[in-house]
Amino acid sequence: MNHSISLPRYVEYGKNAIQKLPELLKKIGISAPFIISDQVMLALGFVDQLSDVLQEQDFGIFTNTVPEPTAQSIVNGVVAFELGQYDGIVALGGGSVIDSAKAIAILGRFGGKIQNYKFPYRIDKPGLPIIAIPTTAGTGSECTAVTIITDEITQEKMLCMGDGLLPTATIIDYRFTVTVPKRITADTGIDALTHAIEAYVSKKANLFSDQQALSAMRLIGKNILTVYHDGKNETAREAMLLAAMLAGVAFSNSSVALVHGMSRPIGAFFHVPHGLSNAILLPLVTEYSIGAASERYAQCAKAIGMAEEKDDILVANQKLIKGLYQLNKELEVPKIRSLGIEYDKFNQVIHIMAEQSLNSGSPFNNPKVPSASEIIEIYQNLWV
Ligand SMILES: NC(=O)c1ccc[n+]([C@@H]2O[C@H](COP(=O)([O-])OP(=O)(O)OC[C@H]3O[C@@H](n4cnc5c(N)ncnc54)[C@H](O)[C@@H]3O)[C@@H](O)[C@H]2O)c1
Ligand SMILES: [Fe+2]
Repeated sequence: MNHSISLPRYVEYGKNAIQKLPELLKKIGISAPFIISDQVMLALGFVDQLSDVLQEQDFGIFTNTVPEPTAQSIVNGVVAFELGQYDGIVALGGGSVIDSAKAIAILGRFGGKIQNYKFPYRIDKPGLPIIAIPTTAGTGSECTAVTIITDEITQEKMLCMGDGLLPTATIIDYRFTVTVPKRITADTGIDALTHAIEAYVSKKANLFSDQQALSAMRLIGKNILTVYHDGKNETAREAMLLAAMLAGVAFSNSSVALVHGMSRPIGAFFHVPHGLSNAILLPLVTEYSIGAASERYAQCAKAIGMAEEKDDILVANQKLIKGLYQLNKELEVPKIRSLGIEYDKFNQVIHIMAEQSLNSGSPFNNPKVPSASEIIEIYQNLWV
């Protein structure tokens, strides 16, 4: 079977790789970049660092993106973009900033509303060229053909997909991730781990995506607790940023599955950050799915370091489930009831969440494809 592999054209990697930005702009042919970032990056002085690197270059700037971006925040970005004559985008921030940049790049070039582009529509034609500079080690959005935007009217996290969303270049400079607070370090780390596991057990997994997924799991298994307890550890930060990127490449060339399918509606209705809703779901969904791909899950357990090479499949599966619950404990992942979500409200929308989850397509890539009532049961088990 053939696979069309999609990757950014340029990857600049390493400490101070940001210095390569002017060269990248020249190579790609961007003469008037529009910088997209957020208020946190501005306050941390990262936006100033970027302008220092750009020196005399003229550029526009938009720092009003929001975490877990909404359709309205994208409209605001497009309005700012249209005030100038920009021919490319530099995105500096976490997954939310990079996803915002991808949506603005499409609407800035082709017009329309982001709602018109949601799955199953495929965005094949590239918008404006993007140089993505991630500052969290999580989404891998810098290397994925995906953007996720919330429609605040229908309360849906819309999944938009297609090679036209792939950034032209990315700069992987781990120095930007050293300031990520503890909670966000844990949540984004689990997001990357979930990408790697889901890419590996997905029905769309292939030899190419397997390599990225396994490498990502090895790096995350070795480093996630270190970055959580010692955020200043540069070696571990570097490893996690690389792992997040590899996991992004893995799932973008395979797919995510049930965890992501069920996670997005929790984010849309209850504003739980993406990595955190994944973390809450990962052990439960793995328990549900493991029997349908026990050998693959055993390999995951060994790559993460939760099982030993000599363990047989059954033992490795048991260790994976136990290990994922234990990881959540060590990373102090809160239970759903500590997130301020009301049980009654959750139950009121549980059917809509199950429907949104199935409509996103992600559960159909899961080794065990759930029915709507099974999804509802897993959602309910979050409260047990
Ligand atoms: N496109 C994809 O392939 C893909 C994949 C998974 C998730 N997502 C989406 O990405 C978004 C989540 O992105 P995220 O998990 O990276 O979080 P985020 O971008 O929402 O960032 C979380 C918070 O951390 C702050 N932050 C970012 N970098 C920082 C730094 N270096 N120091 C201090 N604070 C920093 C941000 O300003 C924000 O307040 C969600 O909307 C999710 O749905 C996209
Ligand atoms: Fe994710």
